[in-house]
Amino acid sequence: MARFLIVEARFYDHLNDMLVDGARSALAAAGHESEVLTVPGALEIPGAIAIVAESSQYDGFVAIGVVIRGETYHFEIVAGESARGIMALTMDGIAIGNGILTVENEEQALARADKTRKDKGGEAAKAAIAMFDLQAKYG
Ligand SMILES: Nc1c(NC[C@H](O)[C@H](O)[C@H](O)CO)[nH]c(=O)[nH]c1=O
Ligand SMILES: CC(=O)[C@@H](O)COP(=O)(O)O
Repeated sequence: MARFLIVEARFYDHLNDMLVDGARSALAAAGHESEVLTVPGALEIPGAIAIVAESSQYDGFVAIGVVIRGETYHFEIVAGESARGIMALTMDGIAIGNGILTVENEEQALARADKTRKDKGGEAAKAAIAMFDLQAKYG
C-alpha cells in the first residue's frame, strides 16, 4: 500500500469532482491510500507538488485539472506550462500521473472526466501507480 496525493486545480467544480472521483477509485482499487490537495489553477500544480514532495510524505502524485480554450493565448500558457512543469518533476524522479485536461470545450471535458467514459482521472492515477512501481523496482 502506498500513499498518493491528488493535487487538483479547482477551476471547474463539476468537472474536477468527476476527475477526482475517477482518480480516487483507481487508487483504491489498486489498494492505495489517497488524499486531495486543492490549488487555484493548473499553473500552481507543479509548484505545489514540488513543495509537498520535499516532505517525503507521499509516494506519488496525481495532477488533476481542466483547461478549456478561451479567446486568448492564455490557454497555450496554462496547458503548456503546467505540462512542462510536471514533466520536469517527473525527470527529477517524482512519480506523477498527469490528469490535466486541455480541451476545446466543456463537452470534450465531460467525456474525459466521466469515469464511465474516458476516465482520464483514473488513467492518470494508474500512470502514477506505474511510475511508483518502477521506482520501487529500480529506484
Ligand atoms: N484558465 C485556466 C486556468 N488559469 C489560471 C492559472 O492556472 C493560474 O491559477 C493563474 O494564472 C494564477 O497563477 N487554470 C486552470 O486550471 N484552468 C483554466 O482553464
Ligand atoms: C485557459 C483559457 O484559455 C481560458 O480560461 C482563458 O480565457 P481567455 O483566453 O478568453 O481569457
